[in-house]
Amino acid sequence: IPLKINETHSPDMEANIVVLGTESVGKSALTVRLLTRRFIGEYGDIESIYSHSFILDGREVTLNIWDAPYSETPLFEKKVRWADGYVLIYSICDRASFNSVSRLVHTIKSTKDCPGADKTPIVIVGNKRDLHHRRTVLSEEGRLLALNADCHFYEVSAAENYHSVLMVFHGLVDRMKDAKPTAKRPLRFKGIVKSMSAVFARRRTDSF
Ligand SMILES: Nc1nc2c(ncn2[C@@H]2O[C@H](COP(=O)(O)OP(=O)(O)OP(=O)(O)O)[C@@H](O)[C@H]2O)c(=O)[nH]1
Repeated sequence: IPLKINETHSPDMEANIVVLGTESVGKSALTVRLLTRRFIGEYGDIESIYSHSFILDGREVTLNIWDAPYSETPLFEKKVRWADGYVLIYSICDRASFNSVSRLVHTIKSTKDCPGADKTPIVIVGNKRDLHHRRTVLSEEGRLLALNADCHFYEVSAAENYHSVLMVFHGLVDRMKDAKPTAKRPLRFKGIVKSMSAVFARRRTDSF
C-alpha cells in the first residue's frame, strides 16, 4: 500500500524535517533506521517523504521526513520553505561531504524570500562512525562547525546503532519545540503516510 490517508487523528506536534547531504553519506540509511530500526545495506535512489510518529515526553510527535538528494536548484528553496527543521549529514570518511554540509548551513541561513529560514533548527550529523579506521573528518571539526552555527551535533553509525539515530531526531524535536514561531508557512503533508514496503520490495527484487 503506497499511500495511506489518516484524517481522523491529530498528533500533539507535527513537523517537517528535510534530510540533506551529498551522495552516499547515508541519508536513506539514517531515515530507514529511524522508521524501521533496521539497516538494509542498499537503498537505491529513492526520494520520498515519510511520516513517522512516536511519543516523546508524553506527547505524540509526528515527523514528515523528506529524504532528498543534494541540489541547489529551485527545488532547494522549496525544501527550505517546507522545512521546520533539518538533518544535515556527512560521512566521517568523506571530507568533501563535510565541506558540503558547511556550505549548506550557510545556504539555508541565507535563503532569500523565506522569513525565519535563518532560525530554523538544524542538526549536524557525522555518519559512518563504525568506519573509524577510514576517518578523514575529526569529531572536533564537526563539533566546532555545529557550535559556530548554533546547531546540535551527533556522530552516529546508521549501520550499527538505532539509539544514536533516535537521539538525532529527538534532539531536533527539542530544538523545534524551543524555536520561536515564525511567519514561515510550510506546505503541509499532514497525515500522508508512505509505506516502507516499497523499500523492502525493491531490495527483494534487487537480490534476484
Ligand atoms: N559502514 C557504514 N555504511 C553505511 C552507513 N550508512 C550508510 N552506509 C552505506 O553507505 C551507502 C550509501 O547509503 P545511502 O543511505 O544510500 O546514502 P544516501 O545519502 O541516501 O545516498 P544517495 O541517495 O545516493 O544520495 C550504502 O552502501 C550504505 O549501506 C554507516 O553508518 N556505516
